Amino acid sequence: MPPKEQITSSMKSDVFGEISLKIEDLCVDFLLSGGDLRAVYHLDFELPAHKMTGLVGESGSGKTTLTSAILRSVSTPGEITQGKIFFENQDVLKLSDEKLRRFRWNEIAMVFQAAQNSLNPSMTIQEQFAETIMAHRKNISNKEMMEISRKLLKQVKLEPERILRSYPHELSGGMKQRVMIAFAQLLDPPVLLLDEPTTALDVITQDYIFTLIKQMHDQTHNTMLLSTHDIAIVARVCDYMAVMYGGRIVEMGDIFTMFESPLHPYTQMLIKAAPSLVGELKERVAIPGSAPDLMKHHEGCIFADRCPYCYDRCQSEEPKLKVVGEEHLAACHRADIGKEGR
Ligand SMILES: Nc1ncnc2c1ncn2[C@@H]1O[C@H](COP(=O)(O)OP(=O)(O)OP(=O)(O)O)[C@@H](O)[C@H]1O
Ligand code: NI
Repeated sequence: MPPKEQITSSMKSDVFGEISLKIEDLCVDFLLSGGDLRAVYHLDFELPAHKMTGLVGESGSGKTTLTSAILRSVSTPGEITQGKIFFENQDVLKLSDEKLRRFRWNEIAMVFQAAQNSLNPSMTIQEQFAETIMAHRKNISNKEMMEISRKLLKQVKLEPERILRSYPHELSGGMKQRVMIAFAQLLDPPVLLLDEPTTALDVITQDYIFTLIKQMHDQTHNTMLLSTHDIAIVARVCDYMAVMYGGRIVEMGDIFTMFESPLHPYTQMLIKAAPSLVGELKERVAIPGSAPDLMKHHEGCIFADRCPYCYDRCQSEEPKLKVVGEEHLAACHRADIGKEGR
């Protein structure tokens, strides 16, 4: 088999340059007894290669559904009902089961919310590492396998000898989550999806883990998609930020632009509401209103009923995600204000 560099053919985007994933018109529906809930709505998205992209949005905005759709592992009763997901110019949604199995872990790995609970309680960490590596790389020697495991555990600042001998119950929550982050990189995948990798951990441990993830990225330069509620973390560690609302990406751009001149009112509100970005507690502004009902059909802009700038066009016409500046996309009719003479 040729080395990975030779078989990797990256894709190009007009907006973000080299990209690792390109998603077109993706819909994910949960088929529920009361009707269909569209958790991801005709979504277009490009993931910049070799960069860290933060995916933010309120609870229920669709971060987990989007992330798991990339690996075709949406939880039941969810279904990908429309769209394309390109990785190296191949549509992931068309891969055979055999190719899909190789694609997961080898090409794209995921660390999900509370991933630590997926460790097998009756096996040592070493046995679990070995099982996963050997399932994908038949000819690997024991020595090579141990070297990889040690290196990855060191990267997440865990003491390899002790950890490899341990059973999951002998480790703290933060340690287990770091083991999972090391685990995801066992097969050296070029893309890593991290869905709220620190939920359920205390704030100091969360902060420490994000620092480790950032250090890891600085060494490997792999592509990362990091979904989190914590916009301040994104400001600190990411190169790009994408904002989700009601199953849509409503704004995306490089981190500097997103925080200096966010265009979408929802992004502006998220930044104002962030506890650690706004110094004074009294300056924090909670976002009024509640998340949209995804079972309902929305005429116009999905954010219209919470938007302080809503005007007639927003009620009738859905804004499309479009280029509003260099490496900057937004789905808001305000982008046209000025051009229209308003
Ligand atoms: N298994 C499921 N069954 C029914 N509805 C679901 C299921 N999983 C997700 N949903 C719905 O899909 C929408 C998106 O949920 P999702 O978990 O992707 O959001 P999220 O942004 O990851 O939220 P959080 O920040 O709370 O993790 C929500 O309306 C949610 O209720
Ligand atoms: Ni989630």
